[in-house]
Amino acid sequence: MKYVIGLMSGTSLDGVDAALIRTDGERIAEFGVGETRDYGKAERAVLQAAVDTALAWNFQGEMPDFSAAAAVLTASHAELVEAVIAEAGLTAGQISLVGFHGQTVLHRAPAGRQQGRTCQIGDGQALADRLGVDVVYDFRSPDMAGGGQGAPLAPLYHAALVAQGQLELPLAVVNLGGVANVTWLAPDTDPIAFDTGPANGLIDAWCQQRLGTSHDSNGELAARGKIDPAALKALMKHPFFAKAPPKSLDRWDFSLDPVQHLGDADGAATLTAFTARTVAAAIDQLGQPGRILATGGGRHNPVLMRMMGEAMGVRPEAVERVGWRGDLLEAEAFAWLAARVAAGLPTSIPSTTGVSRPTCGGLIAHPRS
Ligand SMILES: Nc1ncnc2c1ncn2[C@@H]1O[C@H](COP(=O)(O)OP(=O)(O)OP(=O)(O)O)[C@@H](O)[C@H]1O
Ligand SMILES: CC(=O)N[C@H]1[C@@H]2OC[C@@H](O2)[C@@H](O)[C@@H]1O[C@H](C)C(=O)O
Repeated sequence: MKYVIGLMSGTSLDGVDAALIRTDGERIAEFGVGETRDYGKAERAVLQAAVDTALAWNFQGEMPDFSAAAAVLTASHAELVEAVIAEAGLTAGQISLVGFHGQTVLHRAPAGRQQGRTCQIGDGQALADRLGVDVVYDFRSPDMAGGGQGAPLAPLYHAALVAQGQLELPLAVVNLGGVANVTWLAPDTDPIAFDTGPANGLIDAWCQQRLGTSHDSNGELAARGKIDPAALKALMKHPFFAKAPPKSLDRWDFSLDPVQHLGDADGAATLTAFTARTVAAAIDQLGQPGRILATGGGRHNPVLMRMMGEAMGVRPEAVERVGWRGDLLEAEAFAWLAARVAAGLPTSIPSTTGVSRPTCGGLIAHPRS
């Protein structure tokens, strides 16, 4: 069992999470120190500018130069890893691997026979050099090269946690980040996973646009509003929902246009209902779970959790109820996935991403002395 640190900077651009675990890429022997480092205003602006540049590029023509943003991102990740190592009372020499997801700035799912493309910025080699530790990065490209969606990748980690905890099946894990994704676990079948639609991404954009705040803290704005049925219907018309899984999303695939005519609170209520109903519709396609576990920042939003319960007929429970760490789960996942890459084990399978065969994804950067 090795000490591995996983790093995740999610689509919300709110910060980077790091988690230390001890694992062989199969079992998790220890859940160690976890830390979050929020991005400062300047860092967030640099990352948002990289996302805007990527959206304008859209994989057409020459790749823009993301090196300045990648350097900022890599430095913030390195600082956090150093803090985690110190807090754990370890030295860098005791860490076998770092799993470095990077920042997704653009994601285009496969369309028909056309392979998908995804872009995570971050400099794996520079991180390995600075830390003196092997770094696994670029987790999504091999899956896409094999015809997969490149996402979601946390589902095999969810399955490992559920197996290790001997939790009763069927069970669904819903990740409520910028985008929402579900992992469906039932007896005697492979895990099924896909993105279900926006989670907090549109709500965050709405709050930024209307109030200049980063998110709807505790759903307070949505709680004061009324769901607008016509706007909700318009949101649900997006062609993504008619597609069968496997499927994945870019954080910016949806627009606020259908709610622009609404007041602040009604817009927030409608967008929150949109997330709740699209998660519920996805789970409904899969079966009736005994339990729905919610992870990611959206589980802190009581209005979203209530609306999900109403839409699904089963109240979602925060993953803390089964002893998992909802703010660190994705970082832990990328630590575990890094250990799998080092061991040559699959990080995605056909039922989680649509990849043609179980695939081990990621590149390993060794420190240059
Ligand atoms: N107390 C809260 N009330 C309401 N929403 C919250 C609260 N805390 C966090 N959130 C929401 O959670 C979001 C962050 O969630 P998380 O860190 O899981 O996203 P991410 O990892 O960036 O996304 P992804 O999983 O899509 O990559 C915030 O942007 C905010 O919308
Ligand atoms: C391309 C990309 O970065 N996708 C993220 C995003 O955020 C949530 C959802 O969309 C999921 O598909 C994925 O992240 C998680 C960590 C995953 O791969 O499991």
